[in-house]
Amino acid sequence: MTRTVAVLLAGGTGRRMGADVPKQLLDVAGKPILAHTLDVFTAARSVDDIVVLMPAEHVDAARRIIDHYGYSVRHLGPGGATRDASTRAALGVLADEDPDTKVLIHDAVRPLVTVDQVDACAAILDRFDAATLAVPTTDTIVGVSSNGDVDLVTDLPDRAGLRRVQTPQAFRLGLLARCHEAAVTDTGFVPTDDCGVVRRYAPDVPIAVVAGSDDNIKVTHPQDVDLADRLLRDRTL
Ligand SMILES: Nc1ccn([C@@H]2O[C@H](COP(=O)(O)OP(=O)(O)OP(=O)(O)O)[C@@H](O)[C@H]2O)c(=O)n1
Ligand SMILES: C[C@](O)(CO)[C@H](O)COP(=O)(O)O
Repeated sequence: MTRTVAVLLAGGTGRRMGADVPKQLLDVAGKPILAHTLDVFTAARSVDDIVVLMPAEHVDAARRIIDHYGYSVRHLGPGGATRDASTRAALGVLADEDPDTKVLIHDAVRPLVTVDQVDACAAILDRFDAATLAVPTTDTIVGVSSNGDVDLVTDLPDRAGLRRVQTPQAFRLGLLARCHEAAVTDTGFVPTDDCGVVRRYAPDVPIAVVAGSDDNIKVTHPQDVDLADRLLRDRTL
């Protein structure tokens, strides 16, 4: 039976949040954001193992959270200096696994992901080797280019064909590892997500879209904390 490993990327420092600790450690709706996210992945029937990456100096804090709530975590360790380096740290942990293993890469600071979304991302890998959660955009999106002190609109893509990408992103382990291995020496390439890495190094591999939700916010800026608090208090797993 193919196993499914969830990778919770929590290796960031939360520069945009500007808090004293990385935002994944902030208490929101009664417990740390990391704990809310672990609740979801612990409840998801499709998930066999959980891997958590933290900034090296905050691994102990995450260990205390995991022990306090009694989560079963296969590996907790340091991530990397960038998001993609943290993904690669996880891939190092999984180096001896079957290449068919399903890997769900998730921003630990998206605590409002649902169990059904996690399970749907794992399930779609029975039909595709790569997938991402995404939502339609209700705003019009434009392309711009800089014209000195002001940006000018240069492109108006049809928004029916656009999606806002969320996580989890789901991949067969062999595919993801191969693409990240190629990306590591590509110094000019700064990926913002793992789908970007796969798209660049395996452009022929279709990436399926799984329906996300507007509630699945990435807690990024200080104003996101109140919204996350409200949404987390209202949710049932
Ligand atoms: N070196 C890094 C950088 C980011 N992440 C994780 O990737 C997700 C991306 O969210 P983001 O908002 O970019 O997190 P930060 O990098 O912490 O935020 P900022 O960019 O504001 O510093 C987060 O769960 C974050 O912890 C990671 O695992 N390792
Ligand atoms: C992975 C991601 O959450 C998809 O929307 C996003 O690209 C992360 O961006 P960030 O700037 O690293 O927060």
